[in-house]
Amino acid sequence: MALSKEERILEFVLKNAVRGDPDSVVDTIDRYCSSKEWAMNVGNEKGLILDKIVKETNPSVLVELGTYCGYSAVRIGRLLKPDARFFTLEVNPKFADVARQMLEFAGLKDKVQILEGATYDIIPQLKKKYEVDTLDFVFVDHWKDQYKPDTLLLENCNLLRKGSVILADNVIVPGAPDFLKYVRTCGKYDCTNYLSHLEYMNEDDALEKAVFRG
Ligand SMILES: Cc1cc(-c2n[nH]c(CCNC(=O)c3cc(-c4ccc(F)cc4)cc(O)c3O)n2)ccn1
Ligand SMILES: [Mg+2]
Repeated sequence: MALSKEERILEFVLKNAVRGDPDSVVDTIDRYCSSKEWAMNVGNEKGLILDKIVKETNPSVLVELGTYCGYSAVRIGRLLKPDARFFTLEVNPKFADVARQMLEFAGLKDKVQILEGATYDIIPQLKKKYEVDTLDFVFVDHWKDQYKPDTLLLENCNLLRKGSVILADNVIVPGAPDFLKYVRTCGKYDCTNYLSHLEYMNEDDALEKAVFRG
């Protein structure tokens, strides 16, 4: 059976990156996806904005919605303090398998927990099953029509507290208009837009930061 694009990315990393070096894994994925095959990683331009916001937040408990190949899980995981708890949610078993190997190669296996399943099934389990109280940081990068319902679910599961940071990718392309309208007009968030470009392309895209007012 031929390799999937995600498996080709992983193979390129296993061959060309340095085991245990998250920065080399990130750079190697970016090199592959900018020169050989486009893929929906957050990429380096938006990735540098993500890095800055993660460093400013210095989160202890965080969740990522949409793991894909694990690019942003490696990017975020490499910045976390030793006792941080980081869950990344992935519904596609093939993506989860590639991401598991990517994180292991990067040396972040014990820092990042991949939870397989749909966000709407897992988010309600975070408190009891995964012993989460509230979340310091949420990176939203999954199905764009799920951004708003899952934000509401995070609120209703009491997983957000005053100052919880939600950072959403792709609010221009592919876009998440209902999410953007909600966080900007519901009165519960302080929002900031970070204009950038779609990964590996010249097309405009942006990240939206929404800080929960509590
Ligand atoms: C737990 C759970 C997890 C998921 C889940 N896991 N992984 C994903 C991937 C989602 N990401 C995207 O679709 C996406 C698309 C584009 C894009 C595509 C084509 C274009 F032409 C232009 C831009 C760019 C991006 O940056 C994206 O992130 N969803 C889904 C549900 N539940
Ligand atoms: Mg994205």
